[in-house]
Amino acid sequence: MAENNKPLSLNERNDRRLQSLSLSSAPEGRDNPIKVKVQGRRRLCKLSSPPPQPPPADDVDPTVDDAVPEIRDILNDLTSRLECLSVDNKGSRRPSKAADDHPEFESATSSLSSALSAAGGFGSPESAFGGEDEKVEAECVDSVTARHESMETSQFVKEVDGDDDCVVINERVWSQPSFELVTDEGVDENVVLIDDDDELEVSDPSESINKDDDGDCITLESLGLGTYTLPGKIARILFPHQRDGLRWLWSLHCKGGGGILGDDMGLGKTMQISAYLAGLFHSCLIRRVLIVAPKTLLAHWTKELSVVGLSKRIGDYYCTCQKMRQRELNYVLQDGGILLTTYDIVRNNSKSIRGDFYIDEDPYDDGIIWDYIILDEGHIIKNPSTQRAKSLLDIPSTHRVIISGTPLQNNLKELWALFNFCCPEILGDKKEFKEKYEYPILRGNDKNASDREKRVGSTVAQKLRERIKPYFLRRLKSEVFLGSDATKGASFPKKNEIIVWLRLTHCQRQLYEAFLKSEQATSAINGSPLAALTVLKKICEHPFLLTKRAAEGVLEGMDTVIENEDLNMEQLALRVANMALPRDAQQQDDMSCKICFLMSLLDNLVMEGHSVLIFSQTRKMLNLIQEAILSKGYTFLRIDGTTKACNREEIVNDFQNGRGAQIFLLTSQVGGLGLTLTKADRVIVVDPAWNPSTDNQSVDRAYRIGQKNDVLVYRLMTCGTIEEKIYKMQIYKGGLFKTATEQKEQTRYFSKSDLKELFSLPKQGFDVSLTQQQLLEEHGCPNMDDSLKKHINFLEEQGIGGISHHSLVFSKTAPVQLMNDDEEVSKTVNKIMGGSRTSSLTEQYVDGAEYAIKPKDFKSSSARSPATVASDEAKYKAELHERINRLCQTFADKALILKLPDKGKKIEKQITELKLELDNIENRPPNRTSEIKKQEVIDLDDLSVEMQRVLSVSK
Ligand SMILES: Nc1ncnc2c1ncn2[C@@H]1O[C@H](COP(=O)(O)OP(=O)(O)OP(=O)(O)O)[C@@H](O)[C@H]1O
Repeated sequence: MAENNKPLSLNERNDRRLQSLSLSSAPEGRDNPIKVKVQGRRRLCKLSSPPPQPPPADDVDPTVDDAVPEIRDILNDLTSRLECLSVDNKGSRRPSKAADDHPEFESATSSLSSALSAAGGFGSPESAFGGEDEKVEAECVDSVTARHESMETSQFVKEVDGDDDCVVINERVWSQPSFELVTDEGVDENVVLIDDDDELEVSDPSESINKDDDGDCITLESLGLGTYTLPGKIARILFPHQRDGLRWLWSLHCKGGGGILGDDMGLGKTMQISAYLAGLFHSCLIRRVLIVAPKTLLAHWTKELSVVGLSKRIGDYYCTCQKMRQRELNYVLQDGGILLTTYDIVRNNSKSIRGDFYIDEDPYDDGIIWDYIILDEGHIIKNPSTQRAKSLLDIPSTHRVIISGTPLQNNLKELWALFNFCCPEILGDKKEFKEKYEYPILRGNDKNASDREKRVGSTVAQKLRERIKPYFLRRLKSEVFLGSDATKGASFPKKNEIIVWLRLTHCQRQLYEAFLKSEQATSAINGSPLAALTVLKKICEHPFLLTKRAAEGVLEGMDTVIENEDLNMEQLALRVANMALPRDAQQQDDMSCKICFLMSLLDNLVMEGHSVLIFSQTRKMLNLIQEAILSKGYTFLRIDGTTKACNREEIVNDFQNGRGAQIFLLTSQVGGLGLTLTKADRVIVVDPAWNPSTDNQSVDRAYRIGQKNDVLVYRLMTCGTIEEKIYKMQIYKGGLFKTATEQKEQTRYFSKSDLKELFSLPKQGFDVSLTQQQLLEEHGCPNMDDSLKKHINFLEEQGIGGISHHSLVFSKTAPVQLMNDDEEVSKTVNKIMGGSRTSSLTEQYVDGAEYAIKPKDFKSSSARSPATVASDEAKYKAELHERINRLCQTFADKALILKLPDKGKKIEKQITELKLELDNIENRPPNRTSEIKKQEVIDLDDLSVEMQRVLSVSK
C-alpha cells in the first residue's frame, strides 16, 4: 500500500499537530537562578548552579530503528523549545488538573494552550474543576500571568504560607497538604473534601489499626515515630487488601527501611502507595519523595496521586527541557513534595537529584534529602551493574520501596539485587549472599545433588525465605477477589488463555528450511546461537522482518544468489520472500500465517464488538500488522517506543473512553508495562517473548481492577518451530529464562543436543504441534461455556494446527506422601528458584513472580491443623473429579481422539488411574487422612522429563 494513501492513525495526527505547533513557537533563552525564595518556604535557600546535564534519553523501545532518532531528535528539540516557552508562562509546579481530568479540554485546544492551562493547578481547585472550559482557561491564564511575573523577579511572595497552613511538629515547619478528591470524571460530588474531623486518632502504644465511627479512618502508631493517620475519605476508596498493604508499608517505615511490594499486576499497587504517601504527608512524617517510573506510567501516577489529594505536591521531573526540570526539582527540594521522574532521567541527572547542588540550611535535616524512593516496575534494576541501577543506588534515602508485579524473573542474583536496593542489610553484600545463600541453594537444587547437599540447600532456602518474609508482600488476584476475603463485594471476571497453534505458510516454510541449511545456522550450534535463533523467530512472524544478513543466509540455504544488485535490507527480504512464494500467491498476507490468522480473528472480534489489544515484541511487526489492518479499513490506536509521553496518556484515554478505536497496537516493551487498558476484553500476543513475564505483563493490561468482562487471551505460536520450543521453555523453566538480549546467560539453558534439535527440521513437520498434543493428553479440555466453545470452533475452522489451554498448563496435581520439614523447605527452594510452581485452578502464570513469598500464607508443615489437612484433601478430591470430567469429555470427542497418535489410549489409561486414586481416597479410613495431602508444587524438571517420555512414545 502506498504510504500517501494511508489514512493517518491518531498517533500520526498527534505528531503532525505537535510538529506544526512547535514550528510556530520561538525558542527561549535560559537563566540560572542562583538564589531564590520559593513560595511556601519561610526563608531563603541557596542553590548552586548545576552543570549542564545531558538531555534525557527517551524510554525508547529497543526495537526502534537507527534512522528514527534523527527525526525524533528534531521533534524533541522542537517540543523542548515549546515546553521552555510554556514553562516560563506556566510557572506552576503543579500538574494540570484540567488536563488530567478533562482530556477533551486538552485535545480541543492547541498544545500550546493546554501547556498554558497546565498552570490551572496553581489556581484554586474550584477554578480547575469548574467544568466550564472557558472559565478554566481564563483563570489558568490569569494565574499563569501572575506567576510568570513573580518568577521573573525571582522574588516569590508567600501567598499561602501563613501559620494557618502549617503544622508544627518538633519545631519543624512543614506545609500542610490540602486534600481534594478527584475521580476520572473530575471532582466526585459525593466525596467531601478531607478534613481532620474524619479522623480519630487512638493512642495505642503498639502498632494497630484503628477505626473511626464510620469504620474508615486508619490510624497507625509506633512508639517514638509518631502517629500515621490516613483520613477516612481516602481509606474508604481503598480495597481491603490495599489497606492491609498500607499496614505492611507502615511496618517497614517503623523498621526504618524499605521492601518490595510485589502484588499481582493490576491489584492497584500505585493506589496503595499513593494513599500511603498521602497519609505520611498528612501526618507530617515525611517531606520529600522520589518516584521513578517508566515514562508510560507517569500519567497514571499523576492521576492516582491526585485521587488521594496530592496533586499539588507533585514536581514533574521528566520533560525534555532541563530548565523546567531543574525548577521542579528546586521546588521539591525546598518545599517538600513528590518528584516524579523516569529511570533514564535519573541515570543522567543523579547528582542533581541526589542534592549535590542543594544547600539546605535546615539545622534539623540529617543530610538525607529523600525520605522515600519508590521504584515502579522496580525489577528494571535487577542488574546492579547497569548505570541505571548504580545511579539509583547512589541516591541516599531513608526508605526505599520497589513495586513490581513480576519481581522475580530469572534467578537468585536478581532477588539479591532488588533487596540490596531496598533493604541492603538483610542479605548482606553480593559475596556474602553468594556464599551464604545462593551457592548452597543452587547445589541443593541440582538434579545430581547428594542427600546432604539437598538437606543443606533446603535449610538455607528456608533461612532465606524467613529472612526476606517481612520485607516482601505479594497477593494474587485469585486470592484477593476470588478467595474468601473477596472485597467490596466485587466478583472478578474470568480469564481464559489459549495458545493458538498456527501452521507456517508455504513461504515461511521455504525460508525456515533454507535457513536451517545455511552456514549461519549450522555454525550456531557450536558458536553463538542467539543470532540464528532470532532469524528463525523472525521467519515465524513475517519474512519481511529479516535483516539483510539474515536474508543472505537464507539465500545461501536456497542455493541462490542475487548478483550485481545493490539491494537494501527490505528489498532483499522482499526478494527472498517472493522467491519462496508459490506462484499463485498474490496477497502479502500469504507470507505470514500470523497476519493471515490475525485478520480473520479481527474480523470476528470487531464484528462482535470486542475491544482488542495486539502486542508484539517489535515495531516492525506492528508496522506490518498496521498495514494489514489499514487495508481492511479498520481504525486503530498505537503506542510504541517512539510515541511521546504526552501523547501516550491521550491515546490510552481515547481507548478507555471508547473514543478512539476498537483495536490497539502496542509493543510489549512499552505498552506492556503498567498501563490499564480494561476497555479491552481480548488480548492477542503475536510473538512469544523469551522471558515469560513479558507476555504476562502484556496480558494483564486488560485483566486487572476495572475489568468488567471475561477476558480471552490468544497467544499465537507456530507449530514445530522455535516458537514451540520457546513456549516449552516458558513452561518448564517458569521464568528462569534470560531475555534474548543477554546472550551469555541465554546459552546456558541450551545443551548441545537441545541446540541440534532447535536447528533441525521438526520430524513431525510444520502442521502439528507435539506440545499441543501433550497438553491435550495431560489435561484434556477445560469446562467451557457455550460462547467460548463456539468461538473455539470458529478458530479451528481457520486452518490452524490446534488450540491449547494455557490456563490448564499447571493445574496438574498428584498425591504424595506427607513430607518432612526438609522436603517442605525444598519446595520453598523450588519456589524461590522458579524451578517449580504452585497449582491454582483459577489463574495461572508462568512468570517467576509466582514464586514470590507470600508472608501471610507461609506455614511450616508441622503447624498444619487437622482441619487444614482435611480441607486440602477435599480440594484435592474436587480437583480429581474435575480432571476426570475433563478427560472424559475429551475422550468423548471422537473426532479429536482420532487425531491423536495413540487414538486416545493414554487418556483412557489416565482416566482409569485417576478413578482408582479417587476410590482410594474416598475409602480411606478417616484417621489416615493426614497421610495424604495435595501436592502443592510440581517440579517442572520432572514434568519436562515426563513430557519427553510422552513425546518419545508419541513419535
Ligand atoms: N481502590 C481502588 N478503587 C478503584 N480503582 C482502583 C483502586 N485501586 C486501583 N484501582 C484501579 O485499578 C487499576 C489497576 O491499578 P494499577 O495500575 O495501580 O495496578 P498495579 O498493581 O500497579 O498494576 P501493574 O503491576 O500492572 O503496574 C487502575 O485503573 C487503578 O486506577
